[in-house]
Amino acid sequence: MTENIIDLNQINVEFKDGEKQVKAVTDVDLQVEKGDIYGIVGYSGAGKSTLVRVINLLQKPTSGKVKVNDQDLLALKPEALRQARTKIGMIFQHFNLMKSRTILGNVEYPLFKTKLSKDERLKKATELLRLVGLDQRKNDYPRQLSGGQKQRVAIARALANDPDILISDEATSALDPKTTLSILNLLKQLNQKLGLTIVLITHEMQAVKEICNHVAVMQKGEVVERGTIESIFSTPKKLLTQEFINIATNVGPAVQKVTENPKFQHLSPDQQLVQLNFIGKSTEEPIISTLAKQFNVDGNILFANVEQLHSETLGFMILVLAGKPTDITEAISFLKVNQVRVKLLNQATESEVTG
Ligand SMILES: Nc1ncnc2c1ncn2[C@@H]1O[C@H](COP(=O)(O)OP(=O)(O)OP(=O)(O)O)[C@@H](O)[C@H]1O
Repeated sequence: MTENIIDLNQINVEFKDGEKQVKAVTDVDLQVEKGDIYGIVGYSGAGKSTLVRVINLLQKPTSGKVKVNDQDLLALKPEALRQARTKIGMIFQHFNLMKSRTILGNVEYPLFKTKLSKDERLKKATELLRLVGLDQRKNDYPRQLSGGQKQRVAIARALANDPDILISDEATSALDPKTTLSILNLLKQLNQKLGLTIVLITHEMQAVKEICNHVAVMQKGEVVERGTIESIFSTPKKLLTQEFINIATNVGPAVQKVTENPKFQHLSPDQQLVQLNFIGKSTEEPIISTLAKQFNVDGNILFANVEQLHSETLGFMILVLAGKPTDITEAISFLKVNQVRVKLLNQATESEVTG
């Protein structure tokens, strides 16, 4: 049986903004299993930060239940809540390191509240810096480090109290793509090595795709869609989710480029511009050659991308099908039977044939 380390129930958060009442989070349930990496994705203002701040009660909900590590956080006395919070680490976009302390001093800082001796504190801080690959730089100051290195220090500091949960609030948003990937890989390693449960907030589905097992999509304070990473990527239901996935897989820009190209705007009746999404087994089938052999329909590939997500392979393709209109219709039906989602592009309204 799986165990939920985080169990948020019917969470509502309202703010008073002058005369106005702002609903930042509305009726959200969130269950995260121990050892999971759970992504929460949404555009700015969707309520992601407010929701995760409820997990450690940095933000008290207006209503709802907050259970973390089997404890009802809202029922805890201040000292017990302080203890419970030490088991929930947090990292942010802007690192929040102390400029006047060395990086060893930064990582040592949260340990002042423990019973450890100075030697023990320094030993532990050094070990944590080794874990994030920065023990050689321990006497440097934050200003001497790159953004990625500063985030590594922040991660080491967040791990000082041996937390069970790490919340990452847009921690890679200020980093370049290569550094982002190295930080995400570090989080993945920590998840595997320490059994750390990670909640990753981001506006980039790309980051979610790299390391998350589950994802929730937020819009206007609500979770509008959620599921395993494979199910969300293969069969996104909401337009917003499709938009995030199209960006993460480069399909969105490719569709835009192709459909804006005059060459593909006035195709003959013997041609059809389509977007195909392949899932699982269908990515291994020689589908395009089957269309030619069995239906006399040629496929001219304009864009293709294959994504490996844990156990699942997903393929994305844009192509022009060429053949007799009746053959094209039959070919599309064949694709449908073979679990390929087909979207007709360049029609008055883009239409989804299958899925
Ligand atoms: N302390 C506050 N007082 C008033 N309104 C707030 C407060 N904190 C957040 N809000 C509002 O709540 C909504 C959700 O904000 P939140 O920061 O949780 O969104 P987000 O998805 O994390 O976006 P971002 O990535 O921009 O932080 C926004 O409309 C925001 O303006």
